[in-house]
Amino acid sequence: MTELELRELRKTYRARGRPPVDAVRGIDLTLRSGELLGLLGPSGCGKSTTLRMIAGLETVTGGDILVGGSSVVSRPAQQRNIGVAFENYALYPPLTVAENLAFGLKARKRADRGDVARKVREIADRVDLTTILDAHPAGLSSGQKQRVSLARALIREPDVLLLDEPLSHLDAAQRDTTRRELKRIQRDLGHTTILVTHDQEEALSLADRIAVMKDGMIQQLGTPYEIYDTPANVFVADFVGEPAINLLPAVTTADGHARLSDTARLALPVPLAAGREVMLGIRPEDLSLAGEEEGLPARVVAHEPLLESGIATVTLPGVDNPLAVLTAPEVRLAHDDRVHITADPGLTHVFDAETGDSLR
Ligand SMILES: Nc1ncnc2c1ncn2[C@@H]1O[C@H](COP(=O)(O)OP(=O)(O)OP(=O)(O)O)[C@@H](O)[C@H]1O
Repeated sequence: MTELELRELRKTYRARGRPPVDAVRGIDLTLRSGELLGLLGPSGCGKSTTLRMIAGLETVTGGDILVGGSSVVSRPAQQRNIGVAFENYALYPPLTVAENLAFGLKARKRADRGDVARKVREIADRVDLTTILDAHPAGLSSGQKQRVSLARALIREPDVLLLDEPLSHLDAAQRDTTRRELKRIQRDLGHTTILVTHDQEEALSLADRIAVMKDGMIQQLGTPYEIYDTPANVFVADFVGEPAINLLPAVTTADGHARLSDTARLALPVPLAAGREVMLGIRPEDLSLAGEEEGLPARVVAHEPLLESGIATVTLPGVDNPLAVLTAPEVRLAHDDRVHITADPGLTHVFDAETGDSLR
């Protein structure tokens, strides 16, 4: 069980004739021993670069990486004792599953044959590979390849485990099963783990804490609930949540409201000085259909009735952005229907229009 710490970690890619790329711009992060941290962000935000620097597959431009309190930046990858399960599996096609697993151990040190065989059996049992130990990678399903890749990372008994988009090549059914297995294995073995993903569902369901990244920087670090319930800025609010949060430009009024248009106003969650330009964020599940007296008049553009709930798209008079509203399963709406909607001020987010930072 080991703590992992990143201090002011930076990476600038420099290639002759091309402008430098600041892929990672000063990351500070401490993982508690046994913690599973999800590194979540859109393509190009620097997730893989961070992972590769920790693994020792990429040099660092600045900062430090500490495993169990000791700096590892000057050590080559083989001497870091960090297990990586890659997105593309990186298995050796001519070798069987058992040989792929053993390869990791043998490459590391001259291991005793009996010892290697025992370790292969142990890990195969843990990760449910016993029946396919003699198969070759080409004959395996994506889920099985994923488990072999994970087992190969685990067999070295690493101090830190790095998982690169572990579920991205799996279909929906396999993803659910593998996600549960991954969580169980990580809990049982207690590895300090970073899981890199662009899939919010994967991060929200697996991680103890999530670091949301954008442009090489961490935007917010917190538990899945903190990230979802109190997003630090517009980017995090918009990136996490499905269907996405409704974002509405507004101007604050003297009586504690935000004006969306000449006729549409919503109560603010916090007192703010009048005349301030803000961005309101309201999740579709925090909007509801209401009676005529209480709500804002709206017009239905479309309604998707789903099994457990529906999603109505509505417009408010004078407001450009359409709003998504989660509806109860029994609700039936048609294009052009007139409805009224309300928002609970306690669940409304308010951000500075210019910086995007939360004002709560
Ligand atoms: N070897 C490289 N040389 C130059 N630029 C690179 C190199 N590798 C990555 N980059 C750039 O660094 C930035 C971060 O890339 P990185 O792959 O770390 O992001 P990512 O969040 O993992 O994205 P993805 O999910 O698409 O892999 C991007 O702008 C990318 O184009």
